[in-house]
Amino acid sequence: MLLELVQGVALLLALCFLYSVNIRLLRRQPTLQQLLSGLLFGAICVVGMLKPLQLAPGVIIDARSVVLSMATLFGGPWAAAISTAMAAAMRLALGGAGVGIGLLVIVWCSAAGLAYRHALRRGRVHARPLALLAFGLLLHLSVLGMFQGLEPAAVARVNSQLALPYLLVFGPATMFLGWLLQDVQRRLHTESALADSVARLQAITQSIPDPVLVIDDQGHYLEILSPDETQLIAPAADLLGKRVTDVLPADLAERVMGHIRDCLRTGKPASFTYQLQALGGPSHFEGRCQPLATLVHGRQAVVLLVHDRTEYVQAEAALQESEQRLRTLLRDIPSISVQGYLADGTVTYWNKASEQLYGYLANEALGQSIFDLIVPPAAQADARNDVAQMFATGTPTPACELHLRHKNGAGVDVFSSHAYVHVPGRPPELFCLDVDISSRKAAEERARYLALYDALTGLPNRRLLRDRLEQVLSGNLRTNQCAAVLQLDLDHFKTLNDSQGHVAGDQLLVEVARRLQASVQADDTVARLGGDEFVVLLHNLGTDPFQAAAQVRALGDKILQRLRQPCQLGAQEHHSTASMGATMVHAAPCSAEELLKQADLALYRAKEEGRNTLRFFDPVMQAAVNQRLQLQAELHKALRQGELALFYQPQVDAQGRIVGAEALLRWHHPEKGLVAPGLFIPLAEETGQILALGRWVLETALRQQGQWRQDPVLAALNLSINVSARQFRQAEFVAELRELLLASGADPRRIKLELTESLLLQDVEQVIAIMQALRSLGLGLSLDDFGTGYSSLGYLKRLPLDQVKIDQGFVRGMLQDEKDAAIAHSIIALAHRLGLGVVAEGVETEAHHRFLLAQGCRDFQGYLFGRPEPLADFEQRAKATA
Ligand SMILES: Nc1nc2c(ncn2[C@@H]2O[C@@H]3COP(=O)(O)O[C@H]4[C@@H](O)[C@H](n5cnc6c(=O)[nH]c(N)nc65)O[C@@H]4COP(=O)(O)O[C@H]3[C@H]2O)c(=O)[nH]1
Repeated sequence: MLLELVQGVALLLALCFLYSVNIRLLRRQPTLQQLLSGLLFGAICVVGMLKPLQLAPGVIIDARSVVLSMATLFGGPWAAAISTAMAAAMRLALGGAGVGIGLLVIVWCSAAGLAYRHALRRGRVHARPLALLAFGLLLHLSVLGMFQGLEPAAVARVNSQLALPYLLVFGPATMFLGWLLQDVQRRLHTESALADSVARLQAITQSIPDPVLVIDDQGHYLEILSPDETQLIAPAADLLGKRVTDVLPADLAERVMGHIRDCLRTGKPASFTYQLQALGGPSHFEGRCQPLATLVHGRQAVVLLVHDRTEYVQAEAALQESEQRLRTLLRDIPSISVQGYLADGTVTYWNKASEQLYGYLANEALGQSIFDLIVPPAAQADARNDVAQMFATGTPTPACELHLRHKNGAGVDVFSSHAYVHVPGRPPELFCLDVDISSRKAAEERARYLALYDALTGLPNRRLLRDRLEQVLSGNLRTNQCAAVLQLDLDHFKTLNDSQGHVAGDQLLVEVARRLQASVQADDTVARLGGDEFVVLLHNLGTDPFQAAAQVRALGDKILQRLRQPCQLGAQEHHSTASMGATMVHAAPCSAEELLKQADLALYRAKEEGRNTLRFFDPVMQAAVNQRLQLQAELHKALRQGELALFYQPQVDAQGRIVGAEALLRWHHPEKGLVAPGLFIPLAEETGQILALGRWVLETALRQQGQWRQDPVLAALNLSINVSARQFRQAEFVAELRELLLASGADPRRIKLELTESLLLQDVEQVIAIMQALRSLGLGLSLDDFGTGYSSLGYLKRLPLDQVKIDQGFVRGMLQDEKDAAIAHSIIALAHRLGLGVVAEGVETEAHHRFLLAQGCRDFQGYLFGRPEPLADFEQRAKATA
């Protein structure tokens, strides 16, 4: 009986072998594997039932309980179902008295195996040998229990002969089969996991772009995995089996071997960098050694992972170079001061230009507070706020002009830009880039100063004066306070300038400025308008105009008094006086310009009245001013609208024959009728309109003479034309005349330009040069109003004149006044001695005529011979007397 049981166990071993083959072969097809396992287990049951232990007819004992329980435990539900079905079918086919119990055993064993499998999966039991043994014993104890349902003879045999061997064989057999099946499964799992792991490792290794080398403790290359052989010193095939020391340069090989030995000795990874002439060219590598846990070919070995860091090294070198370049640039750039500082103002960077600009050396500035170093106390609060704001937002404030401080305390004007720099891992910094604009600022300041101040005296100029005057005017409207404008100029300043030079003149002006400033309150204004013209603006003189005027009078007199005090000009003591015009400002709607004109007019009056005095502007003066202004405008219009005309006054010889005429200007005013030149020529002289008028006169008179030249009777007539001093001084005067002579066709020998003695107040040498130039054009020159002006007889000798005109004042008085008679006589005699012609003008009576004839005068002009008259009348007269 034991033999049969052992036979059953042998079958089980065969089962194990077949099962292991099955699951190994069908590892990748689990369902098929389960089906086959089921067939296998079923087949074993069938085979076992073919050679069973026969207890009684139709009652058989075999190992199906072991097979089915383990088939369902390890084979799974499909295997359990198939094997159970096959075993049940076989048992049914065998039939007999034990068929029912036999089927029950089949189903029970399968169910018990499934239950064990279920509990095992849930972790409630385990499948160690002892547990399997306990399961086997319990299972077969329960099967013995089922056998009690057999017919009594079979039961008796079971209980007496079978029970113990049955339990002793099938209990351990169950354990043994379970253990074997479990081992087969475990082994398979291990193999599969190993294969997976190897595959994974291979995939990982192949995906590494860097070479992976296995090197033993002797330096032999055992394995080389390199997707790119250019990273190796030689092709992998050539390296394998060689030693590091055979391939690498000696010093590098030594280093590498040192790291390999260290790695193997300590068991810890080691890394190192090196350079190598690889197949792809000179390269930088980082090697990482990792000791291998197993021996390779019986030797210790390391895995060496070689990472090519050439690009990184090159990029780093380029970065360093660029950084170095930038650092040098920032440090040495001479015109941009760069400072870096932290949020609390601690200076972290200070370039050379900053040393220059702010006076602190880098080692003095670094670590100090930027606020303490260069920010003036008054700007501290704002600067700290701005800096805090910039650090808080990371946004620098827009570039702007700042006024900072040098170490020596002097102000420094800069154009400042900011950059916020935050390098990860370091505290944020603010960089200031300052460009020195001090000289530009100073130039602007100087330009502003020069635009508003007089460079010589430092006093406000006309522009600033006007601004201040306007301020005073608008302030006065509000406060009803009186103010005054005092204009003054120095008497005979020109004489000082001409005689002692401009240096002395400038000294005097500076001294006058000083005295004026010393005479007024600090908030009053003393201005210089130019030349020797000064203006004093007094304000806050109270609301009573009379008291204010009295104050002004007192102050004006005091100023004149002070200016009369001698002044030391170099070695000489100079005495000078000034004339002053004043005008009061009292809530009158008057412009600054008008006030200055009023003061000027008053000054003019003061000069007219003998200088060295103060005159106030009054309304009569104002009326005159208005009249003048109106006249000026009208004169302008007159010229444009052809309201001017020339009258001609005859000049006669000793026999009373008309030998020429003087052209005299007349204005046919649309409302006032004919206006004499005495009413508008002086104004035209002042305003400069005389230049346009004079040109018109010259043009008209020359054209007239040009026409007379065509006329046989009139061609011989001389024509005298008045030329004002201002006209004469024009740079282009001679050229203009040359042009006009050409254009008009006039005969220059018949033209006499009448010049006045006021010309001689100018640079006499220049006057003479111009006169000579005029004479070289063929023109004659006559000195008008001779004896009334400033001419010295010395000049008379030098002037290239043709004629002098005795002023009508002497002619008029010579019959009553001996002095006038003497002067007239002297002029005639002098002219004769100098070889000059002489014309007496203002000859009104026969007595005048006779007297002058007796004195030797041969040419005359005056009402006695004809008044100035229109052209047609004159021409008629001239022709009639020809
Ligand atoms: N009482 C009196 N007066 C006589 C007599 N004979 C001539 N006159 C006046 O004396 C002035 C002579 O001219 P003037 O001395 O050059 O003095 C001129 C001259 O200086 C200036 N003038 C006139 N026309 C011109 C001109 O075209 N250009 C310039 N620059 N000045 C001119 O205006 C001044 C005055 O000119 P007019 O009023 O035309 O006055 C003229 C003339 O009418 C006389 O017998 N008795």
